[in-house]
Amino acid sequence: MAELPNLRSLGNEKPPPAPMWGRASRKQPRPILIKGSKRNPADMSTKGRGSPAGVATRYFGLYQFAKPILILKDPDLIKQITIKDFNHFTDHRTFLPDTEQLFSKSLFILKDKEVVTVEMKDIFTRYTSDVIATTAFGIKVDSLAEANNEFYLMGKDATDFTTFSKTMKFFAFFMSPKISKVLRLRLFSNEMTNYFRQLINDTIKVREEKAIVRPDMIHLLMEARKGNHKNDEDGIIDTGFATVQESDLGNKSNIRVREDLTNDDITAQALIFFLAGFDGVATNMCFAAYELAVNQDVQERLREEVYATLEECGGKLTYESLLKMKYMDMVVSARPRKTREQQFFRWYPSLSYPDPDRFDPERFSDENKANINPYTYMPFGVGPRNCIGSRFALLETKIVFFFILQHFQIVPVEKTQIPLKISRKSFSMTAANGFWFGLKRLKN
Ligand code: HEM
Repeated sequence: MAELPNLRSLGNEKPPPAPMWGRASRKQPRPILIKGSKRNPADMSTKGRGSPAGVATRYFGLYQFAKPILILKDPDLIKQITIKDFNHFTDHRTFLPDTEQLFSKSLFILKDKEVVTVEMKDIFTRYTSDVIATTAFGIKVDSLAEANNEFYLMGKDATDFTTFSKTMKFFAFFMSPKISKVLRLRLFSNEMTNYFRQLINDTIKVREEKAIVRPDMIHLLMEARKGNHKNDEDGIIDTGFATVQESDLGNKSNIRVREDLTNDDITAQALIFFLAGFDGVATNMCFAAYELAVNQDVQERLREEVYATLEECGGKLTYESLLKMKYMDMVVSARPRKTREQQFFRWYPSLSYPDPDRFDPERFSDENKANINPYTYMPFGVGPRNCIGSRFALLETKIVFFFILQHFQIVPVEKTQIPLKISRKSFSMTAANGFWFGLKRLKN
């Protein structure tokens, strides 16, 4: 027995009129039919429920005193509601008063929470790890479903610079690479490097043996090794304001066949994704989530663009339609200055335009962005040694917010720290008390 749900999910526009149970109803009981029901009338008795003889009902309604109740009869509907559409029918009926304190805490009474509180850094690092797994290492991993999968744990360990020993080693490398070499200091364990090396070796072997082609970085590097790789010179579309133009060095005339590219070289390139694109991209997403949580007007406007884009592309997001989203680009371009990694690389400020701490997507509107001096806005660096992953990082950021905003509202909760406090313990930029937000499921 289920409490009367929103019947739209059953494909029926009108709620069924209800026969009586308990108090007298003013409505006349009428048979309830679902379009296309081809059930054998003999399978389901409708007797005594207000249906004419011989007409099968898949469900019917009644009143339990003032409460409308829906009774399901069709096993397929029961399966649909209890299993497939569980997300819409999560709760048991409430019949114990709140005063029954112990019972009201029991599993039976537990209600689907409107808002779930999540630590977004954990969620985003799992997401960026899965993205690296598929694009750089050529394997499929689901780190949200399999929380302790080896790939994620290895990557997390490799990029965890919160431990004292790693922080000290990092400083040692910075202060004196020569002494670090003499002392044979290493940031990455043998176990970790061997794990990734083995992964790449196995993948390349299987692909060569079975002639598997998968559009990912391993494929591109294997092609480069055969001298088949071509640079994308045509058809490059605008990938967003913040992206940097990769250097031309290595393109065109000076391209050469890299048959000397070893499996270890390929592993090293894949590992770059971990070092540069795992924690950093996730952190960037966390700061963006924070800004969206505390600037609900920006979030709402972005969600409207998400819905409009979905409508435009018939419900299935495409690469081109994602990149056409102007407001999305404005929001992800408006990176808070806190995420200034490149001071670490090159010692110049990444954002030095006026009032850089103010989160203001309007700065990046078509009318305003021309006013930005390019050398005051360098989230991905400048010159030939700029970031090779800017398109990649922005793309995965846009994708994640597209789908989050389609289904959820990001809201501040009790644990959200406003304003955010930056951790002093970690070498890499992160929030002192985590990035806690509420995700409120939208009814769409
Ligand atoms: C939000 C994410 C990211 C930010 C903010 C970022 C930022 C930067 C910055 C500031 C530099 C130094 C540029 C310079 O010295 O002028 C850099 C270099 C680099 N980044 Fe990124 N990056 C991000 C994501 C990625 C990703 C996903 C990859 C993976 C492919 C990546 C790969 C690299 C590499 C390989 C370099 C060194 C390039 C060279 O020395 O030629 N980055 N990045």
